[in-house]
Amino acid sequence: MSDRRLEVDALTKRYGDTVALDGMTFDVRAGEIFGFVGSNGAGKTTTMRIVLGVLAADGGEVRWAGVPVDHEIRSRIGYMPEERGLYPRMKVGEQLTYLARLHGLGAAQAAAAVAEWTERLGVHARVGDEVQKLSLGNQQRVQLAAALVHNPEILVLDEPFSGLDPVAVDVMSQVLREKAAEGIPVIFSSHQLDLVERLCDRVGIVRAGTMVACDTVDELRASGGEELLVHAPAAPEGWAAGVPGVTVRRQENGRTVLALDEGADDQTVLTAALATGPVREFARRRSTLTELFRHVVSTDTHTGEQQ
Ligand SMILES: Nc1ncnc2c1ncn2[C@@H]1O[C@H](COP(=O)(O)OP(=O)(O)OP(=O)(O)O)[C@@H](O)[C@H]1O
Repeated sequence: MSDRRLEVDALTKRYGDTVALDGMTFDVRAGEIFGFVGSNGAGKTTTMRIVLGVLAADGGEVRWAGVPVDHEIRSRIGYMPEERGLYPRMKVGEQLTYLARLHGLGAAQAAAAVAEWTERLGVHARVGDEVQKLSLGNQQRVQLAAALVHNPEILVLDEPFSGLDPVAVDVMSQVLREKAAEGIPVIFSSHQLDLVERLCDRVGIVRAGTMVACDTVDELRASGGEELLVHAPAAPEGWAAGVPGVTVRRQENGRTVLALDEGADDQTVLTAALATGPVREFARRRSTLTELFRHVVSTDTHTGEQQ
């Protein structure tokens, strides 16, 4: 089989004066879960809409297995739009059956797929109810069933985890893992970075319509360099400002997080911390994805300065 990758290549999109996408480029490989993260308005939804053909790009291209994505390929994508797309007054079962048939499944196949996914996602008891009578979380489960019911080759999910209870998060995570294990590329956007960190093989961080960091969670965390966490409850604000080789990232409730320059001596930091009073905790560690995200999205595009 040819190279089964979804390639998003140099997409550009403007809305009037607003630049929504500015050369958005990344790829998602078959069997991979790709987390698409970025601040509000960074361009995630716009990218996904273009992948699905709901929106036209001004420039750039989306390819699947080396071929520009067309209507036929799009019909094989399972999509969960941000604005959701279910008909509120239609019954859950009828709606899912309709969507499955629309994608070419026969009646028996469609019925089996609807039964499978409603069962799996815990909404089987609600197939006879109108969508609008379901709680938001259950509507979301139905929305995921709608994305899966036609056995898609690619999954593109816009904030599938928002508003889900922890049990539903686990079910959704498990389904995405299984789909990836079947060899499907799975891309989802989320602001829940702990979840992204746990679930994704690779993560892309978007800022102002551009991909600014894209790698495995481990590599991204390593790229953030090493940090020192110092818990010195009596330390005054700015105690570490003059310590050589460190940059203060945060100071909160007596806890200071410092970035260490290459070759900087952490013992100098410890001495400075002890000079302020007791030190309860002193640890070297790598940044979490959340910290790295904050750092990356708050760095000015043109100057590289922190905003
Ligand atoms: N229909 C539209 N008309 C005008 N501007 C738009 C429209 N849709 C999106 N934008 C703008 O394009 C930019 C990218 O928006 P987009 O919805 O893609 O971001 P996002 O990363 O999905 O954000 P969020 O995390 O808040 O969902 C923003 O500046 C947004 O205001």
